Amino acid sequence: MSSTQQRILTDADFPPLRNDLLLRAARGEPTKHAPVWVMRQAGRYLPEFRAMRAEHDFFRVCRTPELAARLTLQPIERYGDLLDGSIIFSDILVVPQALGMTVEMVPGKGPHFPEPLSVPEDLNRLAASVDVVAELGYMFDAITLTRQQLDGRVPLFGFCGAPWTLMAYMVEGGGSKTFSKAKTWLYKYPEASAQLLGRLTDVLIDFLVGQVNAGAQILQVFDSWAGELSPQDFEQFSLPYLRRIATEVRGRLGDRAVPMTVFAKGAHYALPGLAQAGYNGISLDWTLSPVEARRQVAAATSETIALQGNLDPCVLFAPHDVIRARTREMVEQFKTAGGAHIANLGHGMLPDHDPEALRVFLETVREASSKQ
Ligand SMILES: Cc1c2[nH]c(c1CCC(=O)O)Cc1[nH]c(c(CCC(=O)O)c1C)Cc1[nH]c(c(CCC(=O)O)c1C)Cc1[nH]c(c(CCC(=O)O)c1C)C2
Repeated sequence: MSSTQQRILTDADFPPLRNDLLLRAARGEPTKHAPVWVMRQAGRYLPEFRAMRAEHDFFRVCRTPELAARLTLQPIERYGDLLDGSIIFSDILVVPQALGMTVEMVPGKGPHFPEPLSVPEDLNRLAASVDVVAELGYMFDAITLTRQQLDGRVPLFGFCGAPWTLMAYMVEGGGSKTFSKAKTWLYKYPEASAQLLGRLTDVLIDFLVGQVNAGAQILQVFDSWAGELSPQDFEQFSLPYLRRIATEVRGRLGDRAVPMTVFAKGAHYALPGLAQAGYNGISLDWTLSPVEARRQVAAATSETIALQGNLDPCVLFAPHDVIRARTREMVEQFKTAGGAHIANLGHGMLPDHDPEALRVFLETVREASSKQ
């Protein structure tokens, strides 16, 4: 497979990191307070984000490193040192695009694939191999530029969607309430499904390695639709691919490997398997108790695993005193659970959140997790 060469950047190519709490917690080391970032922290709840999006198409922003960097930095600028991490502005659906599929972002509706995969023969429409530098180099450039502009304030996450979640979009043609088309594939075409999942995995491994080569300091794999699968189907159609991603990305990077976290939303049954899948951190949604999660993870592996999460994003719609109380409780639960904690919501910010509610969450995490 021929691929365009990518320059490999190392820490020496960037300003020194001044806040490494996130990286330390992800490696399971103790930190003076729980580092905090939130999924979708660069998003529509921010007026400065909406102003920018009003002028530019979603995927145009993803493909323009200067614009992606500007959006990534918006929450860092607004909340200052209350945030301990940033995540590159992009989307998980850039990978189906790199495989040759058309994806549009329909305002107010979300992603739309005009020609989804409907039968196994449609796999022939996908590129036989993907040169990630040629197809997704714009994201690598966005990462490099953003890390320069972050100027060492906080580490930068790279990310990708998990194979099952990407397959779900590629077959459904967008979001779905039941995922019946994607699940029908699993049951009706298990071999074609395995082929698709395997091909996605190959591309995702190259993609994540490329993101680290470009300057990403930590990686997260989003399996947003894991909770749609039964434990048995997760075991067959998601976990093996998640495991391959962690193992091969780490293997390919060698001594340049970075911490990796995984978010399998809704898949509470999957914790023991995820704990053995090779990730440094596991992100929890709000349906899981931190204490029970830690117990299951500790029973499944002797590896050090950070837990991330997990306040219900809807708590941010509550009065500020309720946000404070619920956030304190969350922090206390993770303290009781023991081990490293990266504070976060249990899923992303919602478009109608008030940015001040997020500030209350961030301030409370800092205050509650600093207390000994
Ligand atoms: C990590 C990330 C994602 N999207 C965006 C980011 C970067 C910004 C950040 O997190 O701060 C920008 C990102 N991506 C999108 C938006 C909003 C759209 C806009 O501005 O028009 C933003 C800020 C568009 C998008 N993209 C997607 C949806 C969901 C649709 C559905 O319900 O099926 C939507 C609405 C797919 C998507 N995209 C992503 C996921 C995994 C995380 C999750 O579960 O939330 C998923 C499932 C990941």
